[in-house]
Amino acid sequence: MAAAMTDIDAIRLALEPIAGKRAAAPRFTDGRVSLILDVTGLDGDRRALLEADIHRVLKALPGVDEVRIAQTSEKQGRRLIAVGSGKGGVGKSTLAANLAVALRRVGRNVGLIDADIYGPSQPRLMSAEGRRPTAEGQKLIPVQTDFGVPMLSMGQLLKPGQAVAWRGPMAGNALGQLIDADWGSTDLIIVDLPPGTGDVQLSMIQKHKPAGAVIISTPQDLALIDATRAIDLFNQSGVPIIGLVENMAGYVCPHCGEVSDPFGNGGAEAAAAAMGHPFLGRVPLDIAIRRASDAGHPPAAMDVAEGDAFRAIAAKLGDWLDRPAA
Ligand SMILES: Nc1ncnc2c1ncn2[C@@H]1O[C@H](COP(=O)(O)OP(=O)(O)OP(=O)(O)O)[C@@H](O)[C@H]1O
Repeated sequence: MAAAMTDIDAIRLALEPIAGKRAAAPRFTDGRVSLILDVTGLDGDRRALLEADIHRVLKALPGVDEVRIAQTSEKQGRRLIAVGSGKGGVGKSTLAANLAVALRRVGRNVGLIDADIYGPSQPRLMSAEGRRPTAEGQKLIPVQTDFGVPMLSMGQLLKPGQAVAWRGPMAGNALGQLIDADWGSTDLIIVDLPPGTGDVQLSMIQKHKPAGAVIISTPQDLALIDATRAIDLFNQSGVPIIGLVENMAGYVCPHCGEVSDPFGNGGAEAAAAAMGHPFLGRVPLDIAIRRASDAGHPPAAMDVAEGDAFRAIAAKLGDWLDRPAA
């Protein structure tokens, strides 16, 4: 009698909030549920957690005695996500570091490439200054960071003061070395591009075809005009724009907590809407973000309020990565 209370629809309904489209072909016979679970893009811990959740929820249904899960994983190539901006100083490197850290915290096998030849800042942001990549044969081995995100930076290949001498092919070759490194099981790499639309961007688009691009801008008009150029470059090359991020919008007063808008607010969201691209979120101008970043502690790595905006944007990026293929 109890078994009759649970049918395949009840099982589908129970699976939906925990596994969504990952659970396929559920069957229910003689008290046994079997299903196929697509674990593409999840690391071992997240796979185990998801499986445990499914077991727990289904076993709680009346009449379910046994749950059998067959895991499948689509063999996907390593995906590159470009983080770009129209001009410098808008917080691109800060966003790239925090996206990588936030995605790692939710169990993704994510790495970070600092392709900003003009001002490589990831070693400082990720507390990895002085760590040099080793090489095996022709391949570089990324350095490990304290946040579980392996990393390679142009800064690790350059001698101090060398950056400005790099042009076209040299910059492109250096980027190739970073991308073709021995990334092991890392299947997602966030690439912090130099600002603007120069040689490194072209090489990235032509040779290494990113899966998508996130564009960051401040709310000021000028920055947005520049950002539009960066967006156009990706658009024309068929690289999907995952969305726009507005940084330094709303200043959080460190004394009273009041929020003011020194650079205006909402410009990037309006620009995203006008261009038909998603808006991924807004990061306030907050001295706590600068202090933590300068100290090599990405806010998204800590359970602090200033990490919230980055985590929310990373969650949207995660949704984009998990979307069913078009
Ligand atoms: N939301 C924010 N609140 C406060 N400070 C911020 C914020 N975002 C970035 N910063 C600070 O602004 C400075 C520039 O940020 P960042 O290096 O990330 O910019 P960028 O666009 O990568 O610049 P560049 O093109 O020079 O590499 C850094 O000191 C950083 O800590």
